[in-house]
Amino acid sequence: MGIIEGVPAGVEITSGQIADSLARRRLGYGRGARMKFEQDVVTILGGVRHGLTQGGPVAVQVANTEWPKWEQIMAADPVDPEVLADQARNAPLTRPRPGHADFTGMQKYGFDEARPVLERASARETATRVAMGTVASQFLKQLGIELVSHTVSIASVTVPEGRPLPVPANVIALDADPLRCFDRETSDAMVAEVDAAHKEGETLGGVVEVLAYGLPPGLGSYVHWDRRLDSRLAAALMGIQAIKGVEVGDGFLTAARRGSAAHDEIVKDSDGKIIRTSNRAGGIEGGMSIGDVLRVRAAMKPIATVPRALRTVDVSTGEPAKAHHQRSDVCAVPAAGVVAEAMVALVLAEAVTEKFGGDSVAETARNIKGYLDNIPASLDSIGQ
Ligand SMILES: Cc1cc2nc3c(=O)[nH]c(=O)nc-3n(C[C@H](O)[C@H](O)[C@H](O)COP(=O)(O)O)c2cc1C
Ligand SMILES: C=C(O[C@@H]1CC(C(=O)O)=C[C@@H](OP(=O)(O)O)[C@H]1O)C(=O)O
Repeated sequence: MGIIEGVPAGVEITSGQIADSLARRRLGYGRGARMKFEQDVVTILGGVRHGLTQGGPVAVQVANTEWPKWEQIMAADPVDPEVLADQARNAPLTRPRPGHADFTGMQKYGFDEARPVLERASARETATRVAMGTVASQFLKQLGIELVSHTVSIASVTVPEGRPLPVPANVIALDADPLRCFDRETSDAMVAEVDAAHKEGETLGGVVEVLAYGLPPGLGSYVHWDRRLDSRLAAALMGIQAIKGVEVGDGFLTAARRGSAAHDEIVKDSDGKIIRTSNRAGGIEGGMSIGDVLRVRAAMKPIATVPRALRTVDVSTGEPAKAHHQRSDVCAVPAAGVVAEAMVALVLAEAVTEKFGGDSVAETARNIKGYLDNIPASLDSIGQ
């Protein structure tokens, strides 16, 4: 269950829209069996009336149709040990997986098996983030801010540099692609890469990108480390399970460039508006949105539950063993893209409400307009 506070009144949201977002998160070539049989059941518990937020916290429950099978194993109250002994899926998980939270989680809480760790560490939880992110995205959309997420690479198969960025009108096509990749040829190569990994008992990671169109300049802070837009986005993306790197704009590439080739020069266009000649910065300078397209990337490590199981120690015997493996995704990068989009939406919605306030979406929109109208003509730029 998730609760999102600070949502102005008047955001258009229905449980059907949230269910559609959750369906996008289940997409992606390489997802495991669990995604096929398990269903997300969405109930909006509060904060919305007749499809509109009311200004109070919005609470959403995402139930799981598989729960009845786990009701006894994960029961709050004690269960007859004889009943549990009959359940194969209750077997103690004593062979922790390298790369997952299993082993250190057992040390941290003093558990003798990994079940309580992996259930809480699971990226199943990202369903709630996507549900909450849908509310944030709807709010942003009503203000003219739209997000797009897509897959940039699966393992070493990468969209070639210089391809056009997908725009909001491309989202339906992106969701229809097996890997949520905007480049047809690269997508085909990615499918082949996933197939090969699957055959070899391997798992894969990759890189996703989130773009935000229509942001006004000035969100975030050029002072406080924890209010900078880039630091907040980095934390939100890094907080997704298995994300090991975050890049803003050209990020690591920029570090290898000389200054004259690293920044985005400021010039006047033929209409007298101030523009930047490029967007290497990815829409953020000095910790603030600049009014250009926001562009952030997140790198995901390969799934830890590797079918050709990795070496571990069986902590019940102390003997060398192979890590436990029931089932897993081969690759969850496309799903991670949808989760990353939700996290970016949540950060941007918070930054917008922080700067512009408003108890209703109409009031927030008026405040944004008033702010943009008051930027002096000598500073007239894109994003206004
Ligand atoms: C959408 C998504 C699906 C995932 N599916 C699996 C999976 O099927 N099996 C697995 O072992 N890890 C999976 N993971 C990754 C684990 O949650 C992650 O490896 C684990 O939390 C440890 O990563 P960390 O060191 O970054 O916390 C998935 C992650 C995401 C974001
Ligand atoms: C259930 C989801 O993802 C799960 C995330 C996950 C993990 O270890 O993070 C492991 C897998 O679960 P299991 O080990 O039970 O098969 C994924 O299916 C989901 O995304 O809804």
